[in-house]
Amino acid sequence: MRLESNASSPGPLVLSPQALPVGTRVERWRVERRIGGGGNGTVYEVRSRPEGRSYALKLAHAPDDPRFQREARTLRLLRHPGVVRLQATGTWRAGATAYPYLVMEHVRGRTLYDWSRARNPTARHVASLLAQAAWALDAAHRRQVLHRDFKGENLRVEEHGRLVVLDWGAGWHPRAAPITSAARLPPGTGPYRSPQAILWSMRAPRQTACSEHYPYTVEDELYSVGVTFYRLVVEQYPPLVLDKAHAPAISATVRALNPRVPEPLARWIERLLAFAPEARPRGAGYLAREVQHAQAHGGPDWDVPLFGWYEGPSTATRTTQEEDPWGPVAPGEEAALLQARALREARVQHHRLSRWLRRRIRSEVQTQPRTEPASPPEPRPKGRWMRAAGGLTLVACMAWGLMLAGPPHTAPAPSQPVQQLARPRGPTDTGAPATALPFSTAAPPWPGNAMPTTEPHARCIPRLHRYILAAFTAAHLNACSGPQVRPEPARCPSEALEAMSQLGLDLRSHGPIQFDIQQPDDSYQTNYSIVVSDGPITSRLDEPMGRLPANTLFYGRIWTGGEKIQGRYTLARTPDGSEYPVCFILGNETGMSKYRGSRPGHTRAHPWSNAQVVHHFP
Ligand SMILES: Nc1ncnc2c1ncn2[C@@H]1O[C@H](COP(=O)(O)OP(=O)(O)OP(=O)(O)O)[C@@H](O)[C@H]1O
Repeated sequence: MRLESNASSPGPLVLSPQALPVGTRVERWRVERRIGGGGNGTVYEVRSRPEGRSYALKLAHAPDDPRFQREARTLRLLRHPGVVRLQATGTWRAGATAYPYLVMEHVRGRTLYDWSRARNPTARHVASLLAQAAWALDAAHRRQVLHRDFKGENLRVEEHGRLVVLDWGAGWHPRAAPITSAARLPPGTGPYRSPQAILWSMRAPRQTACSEHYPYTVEDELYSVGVTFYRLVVEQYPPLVLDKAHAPAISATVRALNPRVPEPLARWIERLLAFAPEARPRGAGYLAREVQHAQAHGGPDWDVPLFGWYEGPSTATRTTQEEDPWGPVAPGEEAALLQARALREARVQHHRLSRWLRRRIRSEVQTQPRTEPASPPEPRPKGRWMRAAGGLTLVACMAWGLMLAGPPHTAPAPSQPVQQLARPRGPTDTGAPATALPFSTAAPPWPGNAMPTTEPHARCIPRLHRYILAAFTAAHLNACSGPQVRPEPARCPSEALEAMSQLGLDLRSHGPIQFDIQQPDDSYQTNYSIVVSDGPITSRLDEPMGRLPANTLFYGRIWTGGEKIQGRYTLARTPDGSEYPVCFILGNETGMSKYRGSRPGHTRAHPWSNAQVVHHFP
């Protein structure tokens, strides 16, 4: 619990909306417990007075947050058993400050991935959930509402198998008030974005005006359904394919990773993840009907649990083999409920997939912009020959870097090299004519996705500069870096310092990160280590830090040659697509511990770590 008070003039204590104590009255609602918190609000279980019924109350973190009114408007349009029901709205006053809140039905149960981990579903269960999710989206799409942040964390599954779609805060409909945001992609979560959205964001700075926003469609939403259910059945994110020619056979991959997934279910997931939007199902209702049909005709293989059961601690667990800063993990805790694959098998599988991904697929991670912090200026070589040699080396490095980056159509240039602190004010969508739901991305049909911003104007970095920066970065990161135990100390560039100060980050700021988003993020529960090697890394922030929300991605690089793993992050990308130059280190000043059994090029580490703000890379 956090209470805020003014130390210099002792006055009444002011409660923080993020930590209301049990018993707090929010108008006619009494707080029973905190359920969880997101980027914009904290959700409490409350009881109504005088009836005493249980509800979920989502309280805004920011005073007068307009997103809450927007979410309420969206929810009022929807009445469906698969969509969380809005009960009431109101404003909670803390001193002179007013925080909006929503009161919703209290959906019990667990989020989708947690539920799967606890219950070890069969294919029939999964198909039932897929159909329920599709019906809920179909109901929304019929009202011209798009969720835009569909993912397992926003789905709850109740005890008896009812699925409910939560968190419509990023939702859109023709009369939705515009979201104030600097981002040109709509709100959403990285791995759930469609190839079209990613490609658009990569090309946008070159091809479109700075004020344009990605026209999110039903097909984008269906793609995120595919990502969700792919992850549910194989416990990994699918490869992001940015080039139709390299699209892998998803259903074969699904069945290779988890042979217990029946072929028809794997094929539905494949269709949802089709590269071409027109190859995805014709709509959510169509998907729901077809999946129900397949489920009804499924044989006995549809009733087998999709995963092996947890077999208790083994020599593969950290409990008996490993020590790390997180301390020991209780062996076999909740073993009866824990669904897990055999640990060794899981490790082998996902390493195999990671290798395959790195070789075959140019994923978002591999094509993201990466910047190195500005190094202290090198002493200038004296004399004409020295200068000429230096120039030639730089050109060679750039050429080599460009070669490694590949041709533009397979490895597009970064969407925004670094500077995205300031954004243009986009057109508002109020008053835009209501349009039928689009099924093609060819003609951007919804001007309504434009999101005006209160932030200053963005700098669209000229194309040539972007190429040069990309080339130099690639050269610097890839071509010219010999084997290094740890990088040279470097100061944090001034634009990163400025960005971090605007984000409310200072030297005390640090937070938990999922170390490598290419590897499944349930590894903390299933208790195994991951293997990493020198080079680019993308980590995920697990809790909000300053103004960076949970699920912000950190892009950087790691060095594994020393006693500990060293890592630096120089770019943060929030779930709504905004990018900020930053300076974070992995772990602490000394780095991150390695696990025993590490060897050169094969460093084993904990799947979770910590990122910490620095003003100077040690
Ligand atoms: N109506 C509800 N009933 C039960 N739990 C809920 C309800 N609404 C939200 N929750 C839970 O509360 C937690 C926080 O929800 P919220 O929607 O604010 O966060 P989020 O989805 O993590 O964040 P963000 O809004 O930044 O995406 C989540 O665990 C969510 O499952």
